[in-house]
Amino acid sequence: MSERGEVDVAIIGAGPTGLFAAYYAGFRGLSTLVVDALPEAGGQVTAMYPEKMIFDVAGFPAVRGRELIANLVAQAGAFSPAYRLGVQAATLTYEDGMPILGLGDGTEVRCGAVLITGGLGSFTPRPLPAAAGFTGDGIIFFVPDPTMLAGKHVVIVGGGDSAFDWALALAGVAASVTLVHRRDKFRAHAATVARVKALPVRIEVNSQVTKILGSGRVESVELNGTEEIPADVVVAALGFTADLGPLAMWGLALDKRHITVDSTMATNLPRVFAAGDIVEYPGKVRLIATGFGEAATAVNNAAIRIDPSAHLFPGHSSEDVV
Ligand SMILES: Cc1cc2nc3c(=O)[nH]c(=O)nc-3n(C[C@H](O)[C@H](O)[C@H](O)COP(=O)(O)OP(=O)(O)OC[C@H]3O[C@@H](n4cnc5c(N)ncnc54)[C@H](O)[C@@H]3O)c2cc1C
Repeated sequence: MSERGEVDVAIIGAGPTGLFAAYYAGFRGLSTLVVDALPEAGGQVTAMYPEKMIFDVAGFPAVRGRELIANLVAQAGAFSPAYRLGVQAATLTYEDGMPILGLGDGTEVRCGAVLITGGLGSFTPRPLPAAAGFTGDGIIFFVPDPTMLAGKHVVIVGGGDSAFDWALALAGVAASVTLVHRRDKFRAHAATVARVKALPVRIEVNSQVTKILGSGRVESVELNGTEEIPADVVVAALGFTADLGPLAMWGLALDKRHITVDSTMATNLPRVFAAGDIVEYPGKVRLIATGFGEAATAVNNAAIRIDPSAHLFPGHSSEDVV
């Protein structure tokens, strides 16, 4: 007998694995809710390398990180998954054998199955110290779409790949781009640094943003306690910290910071599956490609757990297409 919840499959994590799982569950006729603690879909790709080209995703000789994510969102969109972005999956309890997922905003969802595609765990952007007392708008940690900053004065803080990738993407789009780094050496790839240096981007080394100025929203920033430069948006590209967060408290069998799964992608908890970077099993390789395969395996096995009369093999997606 089929035992369905308010949602068939709650997917924790909107990285590449979770997004593909949302497509796959939809293809199997299952309703999905995709939860991510970050405000944007895309997991590590969006947070750390949206502008980088990726060369080892099957079927794409080369694809930019942000384009891969946009395609995954579009592919899943065929089945209208519900999204709760910017909300952490906080608790897991059971009621009559069914998982109840508690979200950080206090809401609860009764699920047919839970699929954890939490990658490295919950990301927390490293805060910009100068922004500590600033409550207005205009401080961001991601640049989901560079065209949204067209005509704006942008100050990017950081010296890593994200900072330089965003400088590259925004030069020529924004009214001005200033990159501020507290050292004179960069962690970003030398080739990217060289490309940015050839663009109209002001690079301030051995410098710090010491104050954010503006009422209600960013209007300018103070550099090194002296100079004030115009700014509409400050991109704090100082990196992220990640840990399992609340997932570590759910009673999941763990191997260091990863969730142990069997060959069906089942965890030790009833109706809870996991896939992607967050899982561990002998021979596990952490790649987008392997996450995609694991997502399909997890969803197909969740489908027969939700409805034991269903087939494990879903049929081919090409079969309905003439
Ligand atoms: C710089 C860099 C370059 C890379 N290049 C490549 C490459 O060329 N090719 C390749 O195959 N791989 C590459 N990778 C690795 C690849 O990005 C990962 O394998 C992939 O992102 C894993 O996807 P995922 O969906 O499993 O996890 P993630 O992308 O980590 O996504 C997990 C999501 O889960 C969310 N989450 C976690 N816990 C919770 C919670 N409790 N509640 C709500 N949300 C939660 C997180 O916020 C995150 O958004 C690269 C990684 C990095 C850092």
